[in-house]
Amino acid sequence: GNHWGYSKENGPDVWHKNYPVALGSRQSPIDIPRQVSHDPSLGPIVLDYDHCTSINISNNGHSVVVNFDDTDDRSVIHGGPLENPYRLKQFHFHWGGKGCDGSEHTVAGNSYASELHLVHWNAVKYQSFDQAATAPDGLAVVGIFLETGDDHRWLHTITDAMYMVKYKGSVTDFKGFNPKCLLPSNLHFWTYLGSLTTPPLHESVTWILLKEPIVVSEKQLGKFRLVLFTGEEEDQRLRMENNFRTPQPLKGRRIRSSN
Ligand SMILES: NS(=O)(=O)c1ccc(C(=O)NCc2ccccc2F)cc1
Ligand SMILES: [Zn+2]
Repeated sequence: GNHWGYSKENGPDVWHKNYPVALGSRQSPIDIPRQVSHDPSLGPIVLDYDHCTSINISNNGHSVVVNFDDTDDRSVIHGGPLENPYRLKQFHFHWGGKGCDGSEHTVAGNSYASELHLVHWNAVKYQSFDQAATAPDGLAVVGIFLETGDDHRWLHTITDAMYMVKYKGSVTDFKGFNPKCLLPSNLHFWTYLGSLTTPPLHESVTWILLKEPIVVSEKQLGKFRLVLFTGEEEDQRLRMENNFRTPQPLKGRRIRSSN
């Protein structure tokens, strides 16, 4: 069937046909304006990933995803705007084409080359990710901007593994990776209530966007683009790039700044 994607005929502009919440009141991503209200009551965000357990890396036809064992609380985030700890389930990226930006959120109208999403769910209040994914306080996604410059010391472990998941539906072992190595030096953030940025676009995400980007090289980003949207058996070979949704209407939402 007409599965959703990022091309003209199945991309963000027509998602509302199958997912009417696309026109909802708390959709993501958004543009972060220059002036955001500073909320001194916002404590620091804490990422407790010390015993985190990556399982595999996969190509789901929309992005490259590193999946984690989320059967207990060994990798959680807490603090910031969160009232509970949220358990790490997966992380993935969104990126552009050669020489083009591909972040989802923008800052004062400016895009970054790519955006990393660390996806967590509220295992205190909900029994599963699927159940949490439909609850207004079910998910917390940490967004990290990627800008181009020098090589990132640890990103090569991910880009090397991307060779193994070139085709949609492929998955390969990816154990012992701790995403703490992908964090910028400081965890100052913006936070607002939003949604998944891909269908089903559930309005269940507390977004926590780190202000400081990490730096990766154009060469490393180029390896993202060797991945395909299409499966090995398909005659079409579509390069995976520009897998981002553009900013959505703020609709009166408040964005808070940590510091
Ligand atoms: N780009 S993002 O906003 O960070 C984002 C994060 C997770 C998903 C997801 O899990 N989708 C599948 C899914 C959705 C709902 C219930 C179960 C699922 F597996 C989609 C988008
Ligand atoms: Zn994402």
